[in-house]
Amino acid sequence: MVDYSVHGQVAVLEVNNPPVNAFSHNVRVGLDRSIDKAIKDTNVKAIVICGKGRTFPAGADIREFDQPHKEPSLTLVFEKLEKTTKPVVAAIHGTCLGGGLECALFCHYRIAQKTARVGFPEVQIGILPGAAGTQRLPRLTGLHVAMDMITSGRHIFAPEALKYGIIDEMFTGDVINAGIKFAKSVMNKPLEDRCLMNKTVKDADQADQIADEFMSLVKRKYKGFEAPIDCVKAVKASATLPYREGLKMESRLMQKLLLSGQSAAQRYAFFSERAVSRWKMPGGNFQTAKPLPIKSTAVIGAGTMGTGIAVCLLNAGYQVYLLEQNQKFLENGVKTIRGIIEGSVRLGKTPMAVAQKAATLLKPTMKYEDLADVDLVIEAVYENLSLKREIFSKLDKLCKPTTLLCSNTSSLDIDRIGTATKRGDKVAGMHFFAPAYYMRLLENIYSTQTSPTTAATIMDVGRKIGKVSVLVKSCQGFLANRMRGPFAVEAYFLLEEGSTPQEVDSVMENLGMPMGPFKTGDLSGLDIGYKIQTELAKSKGVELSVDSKFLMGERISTLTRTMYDNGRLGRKTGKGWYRYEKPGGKLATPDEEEILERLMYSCINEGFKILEEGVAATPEDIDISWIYGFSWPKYLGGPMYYANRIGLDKIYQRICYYHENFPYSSHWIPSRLLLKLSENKVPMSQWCSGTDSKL
Ligand SMILES: CC/C=C\C/C=C/C(=O)SCCNC(=O)CCNC(=O)[C@H](O)C(C)(C)COP(=O)(O)OP(=O)(O)OC[C@H]1O[C@@H](n2cnc3c(N)ncnc32)[C@H](O)[C@@H]1OP(=O)(O)O
Repeated sequence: MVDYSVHGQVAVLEVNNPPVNAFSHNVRVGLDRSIDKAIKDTNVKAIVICGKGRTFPAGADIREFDQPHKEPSLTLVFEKLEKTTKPVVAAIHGTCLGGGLECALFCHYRIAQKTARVGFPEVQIGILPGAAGTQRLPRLTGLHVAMDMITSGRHIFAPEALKYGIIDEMFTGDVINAGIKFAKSVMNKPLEDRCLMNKTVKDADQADQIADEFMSLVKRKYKGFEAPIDCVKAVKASATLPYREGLKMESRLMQKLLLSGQSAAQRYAFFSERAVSRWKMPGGNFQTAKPLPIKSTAVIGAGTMGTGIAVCLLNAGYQVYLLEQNQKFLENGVKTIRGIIEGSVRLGKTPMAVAQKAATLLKPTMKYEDLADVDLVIEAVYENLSLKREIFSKLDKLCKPTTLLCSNTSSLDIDRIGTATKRGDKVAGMHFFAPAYYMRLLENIYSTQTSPTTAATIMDVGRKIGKVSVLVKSCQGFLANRMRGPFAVEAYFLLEEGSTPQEVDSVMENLGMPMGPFKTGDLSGLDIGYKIQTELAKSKGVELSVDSKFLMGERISTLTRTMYDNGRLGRKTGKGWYRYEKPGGKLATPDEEEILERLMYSCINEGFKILEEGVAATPEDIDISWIYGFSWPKYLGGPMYYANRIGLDKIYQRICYYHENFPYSSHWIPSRLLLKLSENKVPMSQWCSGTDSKL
């Protein structure tokens, strides 16, 4: 578990526990013994610690967290390193993470290959760096950098680590040779100043301010997660408590987190994320099927999904032909792609070099012929089986025989798309989630004809574009949407039974979902649900009407159709279940304006009809009835007074708008009197029954 060798006066301790050299119990025992051996050996004047194979240790063994703890603990072993009078050098390559970085922080020196990464990802499995990481990193970097790294869990590359002082030097070439060379250069130097426990935190005087800043950041950014909050508390303790007291605080918080349900769930998610890559399907699996090489790709459709998919492919270095049917759509698509990539560069998420390369890889086109030689096509047009079949048939005739043809459909049967071609084995689904450049899931779908080689290839592409890919068999809604179906449908039924979108969303958001079903629907587009519903009905030979409440004996919501018919398609139209500041906007506010207008303007219209028909003689009659009959607030003066304040022009115009949109509600037929009063700018004092005939 730890290979021990002596090179002149330098002992090299090489952790050997593939695949990631995690500090399992056997490794801790082996390391403990090797350290003792090197300390005792009088010929040894310096010690190098490194990892065999692909990496420096990537942390504690997460699988052991579910088992009873076995001594020695990591901290116990690591403390020997700092105490020894022989200089200890951590020679880092690959990923030096969690307990691996803690080990390095107990060493007197740290050197790293330029491509190495260091970090404390513990927060992502619901814990904190519990082997003194929260106390030692701030002593090296200051609180700000330590808070950032520990609460985010982000890995940083060696050059950034060098800038923060986490490593002392970068090297190229062989790890052991570099370690030995460096160890020789520091063999006789004093070590007191190299022991982090002796150091103080440089920005300790700002501890309160920095901790408050990060506390509010993590509460906002990682709403509902416990670990980031405890990370802030533990890191702050490095500045406010003596080292040993800080360690005790870290240990208390660590024990609490380890026992929490959140950490167990996050660890489950960590292993599940890896387990899904071990896919299987009839006739093959991840071990037997080999992916085909993919270099050039095409995306058909430059809408929301198509552009998002193109961004993923471009960022991963694939050439992308973006195909649209007309110049305007194509130009808009290219603009969207550029906007997404530039935004990501501004946020520091995409390196400039990647963005520059992406720009050269994008090939906008309106000609299908340009797609003839690509290796992979992803079709992302709207959900319509006939249209997709038509496109696939065209592609089949035009593309080289090896091209894989995939659809980003979220629900349509891949078998029925595949049968439009003569290469069903090379047809599959690649279902991205909106926004495609951001959401990590990629649902890959095989039909009865899809070959394991095709599945292997799209799973491989998924990995290369940074997605977590799952492979599923084609069925109605596939996995994600099929399971989400009842969730979405029940949400609609709840509205029909009296709940509001805000109420439903907040229940789910309080549970921990970043967005409730209605905000999510607005984001994906409410036309999708409608189109899925109509396509499904069509496939069953059923014609749905506005008031259809059942489809094949199943309850369906009339709201799906209503929202579609009213153009409330979500963010893209600036209104859905919520209102947005502009079409494509992100700021969801309950549509208060429309609620108010629809409730008030409809009855104001009725008020003018009441005047028109002489049911009431004056607007005052109406207003007093409201004040005393319906407790209308006196400070608003009554609905007719309110109408006057808003202006009859605006009211009339909005009433016409709603009449157009809701032709089946007679209360929206505009009052003739209202029109005349507004056209003639008649003051309120002259509104009364009979005014109509005088105008
Ligand atoms: C009581 C505790 C005291 C002290 C506190 C210390 C805490 C810790 O150190 S917690 C662990 C911190 N480290 C991590 O969280 C790193 C997790 N691993 C990764 O991020 C990645 O695996 C990697 C970046 C190191 C490598 O990525 P990649 O090359 O893509 O490989 P895989 O992710 O597929 O991993 C390969 C294989 O290794 C398993 N594995 C990875 N890390 C660990 C680990 N720390 N413990 C146990 N097993 C680990 C991973 O699950 C894969 O195996 P399977 O495919 O069988 O699942």
